[in-house]
Amino acid sequence: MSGAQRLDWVSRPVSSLQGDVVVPGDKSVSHRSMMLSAIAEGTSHIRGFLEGEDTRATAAVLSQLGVSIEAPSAGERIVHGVGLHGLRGSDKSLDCGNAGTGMRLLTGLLAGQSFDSTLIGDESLSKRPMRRVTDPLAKMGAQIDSQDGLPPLRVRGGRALHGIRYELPVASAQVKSALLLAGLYAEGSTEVIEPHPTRDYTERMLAAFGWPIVFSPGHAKLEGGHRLCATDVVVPADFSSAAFFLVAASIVPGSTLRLPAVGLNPRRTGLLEALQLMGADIHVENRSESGGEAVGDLVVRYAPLHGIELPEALVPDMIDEFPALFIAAAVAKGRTVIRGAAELRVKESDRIATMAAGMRALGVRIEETPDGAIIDGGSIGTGTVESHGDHRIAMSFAAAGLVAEGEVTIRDCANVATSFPGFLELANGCGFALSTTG
Ligand SMILES: O=C(O)C1=C[C@@H](OP(=O)(O)O)[C@@H](O)[C@H](O)C1
Ligand SMILES: C=C(OP(=O)(O)O)C(=O)O
Repeated sequence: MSGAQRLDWVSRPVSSLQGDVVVPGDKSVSHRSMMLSAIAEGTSHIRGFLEGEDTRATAAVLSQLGVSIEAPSAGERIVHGVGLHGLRGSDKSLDCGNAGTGMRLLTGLLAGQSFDSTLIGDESLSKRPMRRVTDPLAKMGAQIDSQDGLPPLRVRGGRALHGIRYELPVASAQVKSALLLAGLYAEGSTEVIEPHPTRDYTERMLAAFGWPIVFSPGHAKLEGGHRLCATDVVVPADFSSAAFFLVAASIVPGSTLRLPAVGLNPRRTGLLEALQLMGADIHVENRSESGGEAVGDLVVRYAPLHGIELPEALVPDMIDEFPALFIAAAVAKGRTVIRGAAELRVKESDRIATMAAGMRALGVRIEETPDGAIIDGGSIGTGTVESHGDHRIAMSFAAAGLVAEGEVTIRDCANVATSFPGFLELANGCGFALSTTG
């Protein structure tokens, strides 16, 4: 995967950002659309599929398991579903690349198959905790072997699964989704209760594919023994990718950007609220619905930001947007306090530590806490930061460079292709001064 190849970026200060920025398809929706189409009966047409390494890895795993997938054009997939019991085992390992979502959801899906599978990932994914899915799946009757709860995961087939009622210890859409996917193959009902509601794409998409499911924020319940019927999926633009541009235009004086047709599922838009609390000028135009999801154009104009105490209730709704928020806080007047975000420590990198180290290297005053950070806004200096191969860290520091005192060099940016292929070109198209080195 891209992590093997070293790529550094240099981001330079600019005078303003202008224009329309069309960000690629949503990563969460793309993973799920591929998985459900694969085990549905009939042919599903996916439009807006994210051409990122994470979601392509999921598609590659499913073709390895015998699903025929056509890619007539970029962002388009025609998936010939094999039905709930039509996947075929593979002798080779199934490579999820950098994708926590891919590995955790596929673990749930594969726990109900008749064959054994081995799921592997890249260096970063191989360090991410999997007991959060393997423990509850074991309660459902699955057998998944690993060393110390880390990938590779050996998922044993031929187990009779039974439904459980599970209260998630940590808010996680990935864990919830893994259990619901295993629940398709289980006898009886599978019920998931979350401490805070998380993104509900799995629930909504299961319903769209015709599986009876009851769900409300923080709760989902389904029974095994039904069938999925192929359907067409339109993937909205990814709010998490839009996030870098929301922050960038908010901090560069004189900027105005329009981000058309971005997915606005309320479980994803916490950053919008957080930035508005900080004084950002962002509004939504042309609200509509696409593929059952709320979408709208985001219009963002520069506005002076001030620090806030981030309401903890927003954390799950912006779990991937913290690196971007940290940059907004570094520029804002006064102090920003972030709490209740310990999950950031087990993402593609430890995002609290990685952001704190990078911001300190640029002269920003930041204190790390176990579950967040305290950031005293002011100016951003010049220097070199390590992204630790974490796509969201790399793109966040690219935004920081726009208002830095000089150049910001960002090391190890190849993994941006996991979630946002074409970021560099899109960013430069609206006024970033971002170049590659090496
Ligand atoms: O379900 C999903 O698609 C995702 C859930 C979140 O992870 P957690 O479930 O670990 O919070 C998020 O960080 C990830 O990028 C995508
Ligand atoms: C955490 C992320 O993804 P994943 O868990 O799928 O690797 C992310 O995209 O920020």
